[in-house]
Amino acid sequence: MGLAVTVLWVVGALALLQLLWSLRNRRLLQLANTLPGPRFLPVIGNFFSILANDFDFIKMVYAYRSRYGHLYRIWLGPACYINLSQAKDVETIMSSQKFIHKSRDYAHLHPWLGTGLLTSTGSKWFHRRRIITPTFHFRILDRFMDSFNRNSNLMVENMSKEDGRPAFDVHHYISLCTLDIICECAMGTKVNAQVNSTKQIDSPYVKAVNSMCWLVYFRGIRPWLFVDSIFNRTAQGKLFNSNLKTLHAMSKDVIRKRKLEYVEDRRRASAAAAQGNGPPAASRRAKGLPTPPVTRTESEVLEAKVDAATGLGPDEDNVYGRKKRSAFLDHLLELAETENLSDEDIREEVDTIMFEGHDTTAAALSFAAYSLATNQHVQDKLFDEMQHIFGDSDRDATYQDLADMKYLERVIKETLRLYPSVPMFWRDIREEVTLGSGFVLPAGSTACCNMYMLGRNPDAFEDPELFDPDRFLPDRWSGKHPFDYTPFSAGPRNCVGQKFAMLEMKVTLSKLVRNFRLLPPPQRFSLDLAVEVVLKSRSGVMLRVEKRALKPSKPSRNSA
Ligand code: HEM
Repeated sequence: MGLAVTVLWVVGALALLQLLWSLRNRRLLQLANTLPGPRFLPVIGNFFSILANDFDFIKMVYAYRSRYGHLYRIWLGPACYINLSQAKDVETIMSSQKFIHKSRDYAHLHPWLGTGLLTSTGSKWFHRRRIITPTFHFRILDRFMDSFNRNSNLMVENMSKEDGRPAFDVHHYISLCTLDIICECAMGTKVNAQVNSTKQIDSPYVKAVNSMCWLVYFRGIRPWLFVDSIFNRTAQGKLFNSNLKTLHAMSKDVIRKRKLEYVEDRRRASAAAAQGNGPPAASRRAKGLPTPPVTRTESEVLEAKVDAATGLGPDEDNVYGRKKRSAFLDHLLELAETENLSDEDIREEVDTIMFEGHDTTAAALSFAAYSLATNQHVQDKLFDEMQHIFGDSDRDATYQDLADMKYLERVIKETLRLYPSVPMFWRDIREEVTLGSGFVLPAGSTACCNMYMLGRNPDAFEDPELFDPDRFLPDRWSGKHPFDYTPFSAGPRNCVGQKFAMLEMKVTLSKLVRNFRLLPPPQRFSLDLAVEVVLKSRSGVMLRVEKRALKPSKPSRNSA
């Protein structure tokens, strides 16, 4: 009897809450009901549909697309998510200055990334964007070629142990390499992840990042775990907190090391300047020290070189173009006083860039390697391009080489179409908006920009599941909607690291293909894709390698 009364009270209270909520959100409900989507229950929304799809987002988005088309809504408790996966709809959101607010889903990343550039909104985001954009500006990028080449060489050396052996997870080697690269280039500090890790003992940082991505996804679709006091008591909550310690220990260590070096560098520079023999421009640049202003023509030549090497057009936002530039962490340390940045502010940006800067490129490179292993004709064509540029030499790549890697560029684009590193992102809709397709998004809903399904839109891409880099040939591409392909997002919240990423991926993937024939795993293997902030394969990215013979060359100077 007692239990029955309690249950009645709980049901009654929930019904009352639901009624009050419905009255307050009448317009949201009214507009949401005009959108296609599955039937839903009061309070729990479409939770059972998620359950029926084994919490598997990829499975769910295919099923929903075939049932409801490119745009549909689902309810997670009282939260209304609207999936957008065609160009004219994502364009309305991405290109607008109004819809720059990240949704509440990013709150699960706050304990780790704070409210850094990726997760912040409003005036804080604008301030950080102004500070950080110049640190990945084209004039900075040419200093990083040496690091890209050196670390890719180390990756090739480590992976050579797999020559002729059974299938292995290529993501292991690649993620260590991209972590070394981002720490060197953005943080000015070596973490030697490739030297210190083995196949058996992965880098604790990389391991913690992978685990965190899974935990954020796990928590994000279980609304009862949104409550910290419940989540912290679960096994997943405990793992989350232990990962946090590992991740923050690493970022704090990176900052501490760089701060010491930075103070020492400044002391040496002012001593040298006092003696009238300051370092020449090139070595000042290499140390991240301010250099004399370059002329406009020099700057234009360099910008054209970077545009050609990345295959991406001029920066969308050159508003910050005339600011003094130095590499990421040095820049933050320099600005700490004038821009009022606390240690915690610096920490959250370092965590953001360490994560976004290594995990996204590691995912893209791993899926590119897998796509080449499973599409030998594409790999042969790519290898021909490499032979044409490098012959049998093992010399490092220059800017000019990267500009000549046109087929590789298409391979990377095709990889990001099928396997976008950031497969979905979410924006708060704070005011009603009519989309390109004519549907109206209600205020109070969340727009889910689904890059994964955008790239697999059969109305935009013929035979969308086929890996065909030549679909990016200019004559085949012409006439497409500019938002049919936006793996780096677009508009005010686009990816700050896209040019850095393209250069890094071109150097690394070209090394891989020049040094190995990539082969598919012999047993039946398939990728088990998961939307875990960054696109991951839960079954790993398995392949085999066979070493190719290259002629050693003299060490290159890595200049273009
Ligand atoms: C294949 C590589 C990459 C892909 C596909 C990619 C994709 C994206 C996408 C789609 C967004 C928008 C996310 C959203 O709105 O929630 C984004 C934002 C961002 N990316 Fe990347 N990214 C890549 C590499 C990088 C690298 C190498 C860095 C840093 C060096 C970086 C730093 C960032 C940051 C800081 C943001 C947030 C920008 C803002 O909100 O103002 N990304 N990226």
